[in-house]
Amino acid sequence: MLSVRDAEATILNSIQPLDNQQDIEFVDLLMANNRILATPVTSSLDFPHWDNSAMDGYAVRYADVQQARADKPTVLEVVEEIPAGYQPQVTIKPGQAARIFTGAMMPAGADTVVMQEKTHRQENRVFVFLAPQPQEFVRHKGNFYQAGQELLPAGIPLTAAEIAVLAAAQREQVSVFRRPRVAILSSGNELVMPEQVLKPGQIVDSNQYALATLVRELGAEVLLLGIIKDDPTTLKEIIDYAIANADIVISTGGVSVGDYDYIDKILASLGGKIHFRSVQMRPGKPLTFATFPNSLYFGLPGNPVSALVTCWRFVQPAIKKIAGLSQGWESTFLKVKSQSELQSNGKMETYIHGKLHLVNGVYQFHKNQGNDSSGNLINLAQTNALAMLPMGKTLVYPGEEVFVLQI
Ligand SMILES: Nc1nc2c(c(=O)[nH]1)N[C@H]1C(S)=C(S)[C@@H](COP(=O)(O)OP(=O)(O)OC[C@H]3O[C@@H](n4cnc5c(N)ncnc54)[C@H](O)[C@@H]3O)O[C@H]1N2
Ligand code: MOO
Ligand SMILES: [Mg+2]
Repeated sequence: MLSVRDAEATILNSIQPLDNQQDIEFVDLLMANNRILATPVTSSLDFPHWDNSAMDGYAVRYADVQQARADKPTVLEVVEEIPAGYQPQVTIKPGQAARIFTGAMMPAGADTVVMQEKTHRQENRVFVFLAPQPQEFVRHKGNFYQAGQELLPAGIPLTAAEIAVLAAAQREQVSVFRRPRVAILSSGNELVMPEQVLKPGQIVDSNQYALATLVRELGAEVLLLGIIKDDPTTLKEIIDYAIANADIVISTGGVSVGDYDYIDKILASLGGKIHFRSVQMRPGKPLTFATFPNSLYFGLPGNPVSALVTCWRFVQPAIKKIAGLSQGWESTFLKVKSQSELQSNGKMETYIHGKLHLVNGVYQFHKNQGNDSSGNLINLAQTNALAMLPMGKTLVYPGEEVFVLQI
């Protein structure tokens, strides 16, 4: 049986990310939130676009004011007023200054700004009480960014800061990777939709809801294929359709050793390359991963906790990688103190669902209180982290440090 680490490596190594030529679309800037940039962005503008003032005050020639002191102020003639958005008309000559405001263009001749608080104004004269540093409070053209250099690299998610940068670079639209398409299906004769009256033996297909929600949160497009009976012919037809229409297919159920567990055989009969059928992990031991020429297949276990935990651990990084992110797709673990006692049989890498709390700025992990059977969906609610006990580790004492996967 494969270790979790090897299973993760197998999955990530078999992923061909979306193509930066074919798999792109152009979206308006305000619709680009959380999309992934497909093409590096450059700008033909310098930032700042021109020398400008960082303060409300006076634009001066440094040479004029370098001797200024509180008891011996320098007096300058104010020859122009320059608000932001105005192009200065006058060149500042020795003995002169311009009234200037934050963000306004520096006038020719001036090289330094004296902040208002260090001056006193009397009609067209300004008294400067303190010698500034040379070039103080001037934001120089091109100091933040020079035209033609890379402004944003491809493969990054677009959030508020990047979208502001794109707006400043006058991009109305941006080229992003299309959303990966993820097909989701649930297999099982016992499954019904939430609105149906339950007959004996039936349960609601909650996995479909869990997975669709998680996949959408990850920015992918969901193709919901619904509930499929444990009938090999129907299952094969639907899976064939799914692999032809999605980048990733996720099914739940039917991957263990029961008489109605058909998924692996169907994948093989459709020509899929089955990389593994189980992982040394609890929950989630029965887990099938297969590849087809244009899609990946995750056969997740049916138990609701196992389905979500394996999706967090394996499908989440796969979606991030396929989506075009240039880095940061792997699962990341934080080392935190566990407040609960955590147990494992030591034979499998064990994932225990719970919550990370911030206490005085430090994270603590608390195991969820209820029964932690992999069939108990109810105890999953409000989970935001999974504590991981490596193989061989049977007990974590309260107060002991543990690695936690933040989800
Ligand atoms: N003899 C063995 N039996 C089982 C083993 C084993 O190693 N040997 N492994 C157990 C483990 S661990 C798991 S996990 C499950 C995996 O089973 P399957 O993936 O084949 O899933 P099913 O048999 O179809 O269902 C299992 C369980 O989950 C419920 N389920 C299924 N689909 C959904 C859904 N969409 N929404 C909510 N709940 C669902 C289903 O009713 C079953 O209770 O196998 C163990 N058995
Ligand atoms: O591993 Mo199963 O996935 O424990 O219930
Ligand atoms: Mg089964």
